[in-house]
Amino acid sequence: MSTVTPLRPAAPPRTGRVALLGTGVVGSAVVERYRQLRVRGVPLPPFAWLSNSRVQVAAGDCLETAIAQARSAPRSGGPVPPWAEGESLARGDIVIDATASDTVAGWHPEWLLRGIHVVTANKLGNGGDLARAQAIVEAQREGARYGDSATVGAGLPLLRLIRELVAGGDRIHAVEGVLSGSLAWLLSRYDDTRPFSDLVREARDAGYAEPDPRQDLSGEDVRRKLLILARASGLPLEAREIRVSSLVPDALRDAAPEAVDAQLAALDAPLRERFLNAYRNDARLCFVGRFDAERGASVGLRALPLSHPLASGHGTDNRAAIFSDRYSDQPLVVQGPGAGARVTAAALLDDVLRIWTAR
Ligand SMILES: NC(=O)C1=CN([C@@H]2O[C@H](COP(=O)(O)OP(=O)(O)OC[C@H]3O[C@@H](n4cnc5c(N)ncnc54)[C@H](OP(=O)(O)O)[C@@H]3O)[C@@H](O)[C@H]2O)C=CC1
Ligand SMILES: N[C@@H](CC=O)C(=O)O
Repeated sequence: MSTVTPLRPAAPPRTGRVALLGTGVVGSAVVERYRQLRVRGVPLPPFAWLSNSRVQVAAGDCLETAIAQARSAPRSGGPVPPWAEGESLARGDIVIDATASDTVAGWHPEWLLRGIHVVTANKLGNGGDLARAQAIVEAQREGARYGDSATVGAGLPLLRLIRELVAGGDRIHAVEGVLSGSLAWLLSRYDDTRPFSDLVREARDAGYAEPDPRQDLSGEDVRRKLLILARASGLPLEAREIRVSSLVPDALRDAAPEAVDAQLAALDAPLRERFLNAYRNDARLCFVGRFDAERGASVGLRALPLSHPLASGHGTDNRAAIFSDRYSDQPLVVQGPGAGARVTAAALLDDVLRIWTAR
């Protein structure tokens, strides 16, 4: 009997487990999508544990039980997050950051240096402090990978596209776009028949808004996304270099977290006035972020003519135009849903699979 020679050597068994930080809107959707993919037979790294700010729970045989246990854990208020004291991560593991925590983002470079891959929806890794963003780039030289698709456009192929253009030698001149899914949704819904603040509550309950909706309404969330895009384009912008026009009145800005809901009505009168002005001029309100290698960067509300390319999205649509050497007269435009737990969870697990199957 002749022996059969394999055309390719057998792939070494894949190693590495996945761990999840954050069991809120996005973290819960990650668990649900992981379950669906497993039912469909998609090969996935084993789940080690999940954690929120209160408790770390081993995934065990039933992920659904583990997340239910984590979500119902009492608040302890200890100074050290549970995952920092509990079962630790090993080289080759993949940690998913589905928090909005600056403390967790501060760990990104440290994990990468230890050979632990990081996949994140949290924009405070490469969309906050420039030194941290640069440390994340440096740390990847050790071999671990950073999956940040979910941080801009909830996984729309915008960030990836910019990196591919840059890798191909293109120079990015400017990016301009509607980069907030929640604000896109709010401004496409608002027609002065209901108070703007009611819609903000709806956007929060639908999972489009940040844990603190003031991050969206102040333009801070868009500033972070713009920093991520600019840095990926080779422009080492600092947060303070972006001019941001906030929609948040002082009373709401200064409210304690538990008083935010009661203060949302402070948004209503100024927004109504901006809306009516735009309406009278056949314009539509859009919250736009732009960076330009020559002319700087800004974030704020604009009244755009109805025919303007950025004024045509629906629902949570993000719409971004990239101007580069190659796309100088007509920009390259990317459009699609830019917020929501399901698309964000899909982007996170896409990154996990990209990293896990690349080995
Ligand atoms: N919603 C969307 O469309 C998108 C969201 N994102 C990003 O996803 C992230 C998560 O958002 P969302 O799910 O809405 O937020 P939630 O507030 O619903 O959940 C946040 C989770 O993070 C946990 N957490 C906070 N601090 C820590 C810590 N130190 N260690 C471990 N866990 C911690 C919280 O724990 P606890 O439950 O104990 O409070 C909570 O479980 C944000 O960074 C957001 O910007 C990105 C793209 C799109
Ligand atoms: N709050 C964000 C969610 C995605 O990043 C948004 O509104 O776009």
